[in-house]
Amino acid sequence: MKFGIIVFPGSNCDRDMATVTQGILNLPTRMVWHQDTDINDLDVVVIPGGFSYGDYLRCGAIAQFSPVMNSIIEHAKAGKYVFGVCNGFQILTEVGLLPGALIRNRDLHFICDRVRVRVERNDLIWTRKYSKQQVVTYPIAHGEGRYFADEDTLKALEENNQVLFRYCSARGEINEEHNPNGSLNSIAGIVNQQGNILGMMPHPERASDAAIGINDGLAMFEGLVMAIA
Ligand SMILES: NC(=O)CC[C@H](N)C(=O)O
Repeated sequence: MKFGIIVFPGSNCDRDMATVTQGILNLPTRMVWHQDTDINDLDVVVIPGGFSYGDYLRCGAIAQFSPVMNSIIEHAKAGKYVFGVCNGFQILTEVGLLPGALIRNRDLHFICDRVRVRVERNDLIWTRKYSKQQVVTYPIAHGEGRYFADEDTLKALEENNQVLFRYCSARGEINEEHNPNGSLNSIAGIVNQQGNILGMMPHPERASDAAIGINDGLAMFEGLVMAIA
């Protein structure tokens, strides 16, 4: 079982991700430069957070045209796993692998904080080690993290249970007070209909080591490994 972490000019969470997959979980992990196109050896493609191409135009707008993206689309269409975090989520929506868009935060500020999110389902490999409706704490660090989609897309997402994480209070309540960036329906992470592609704004890879005081994210990686080991 092998992880591949895509590196764009401007990525900055790629090493954090490798620290978890390789450093903590001891799993084969390869850094993949965005111009490489041969990713056949990979089981899980990770598109990490960062500022690909300096966020010019809008976050993820240029990275979607990198040569590796066609290979990632093929990998995803073959039913293999694709995991986009933060800038990775933005790139996945730009390239059309996930619906909707991430737009400027409600207050137009970059937010760097720890937030609570509620796990909406645990029947997918990503969240199998959590309980349903479990409240976990993850860091966020983004300027364009406000999930937006047109009415029909939002309705379809909800009907198909594609929302995997929502921002919430410590008790799991969903309301605008605990919605840091103004995302529609407090959406923090979604999957495609088949469930093999996940995009999320919070950073579980920065919450996976008790030594830094927060490790709610590790269960995500452990669940993934259990499923495909
Ligand atoms: N941590 C990140 O991936 C940040 C994503 C993007 N650069 C933003 O500010 O929204």
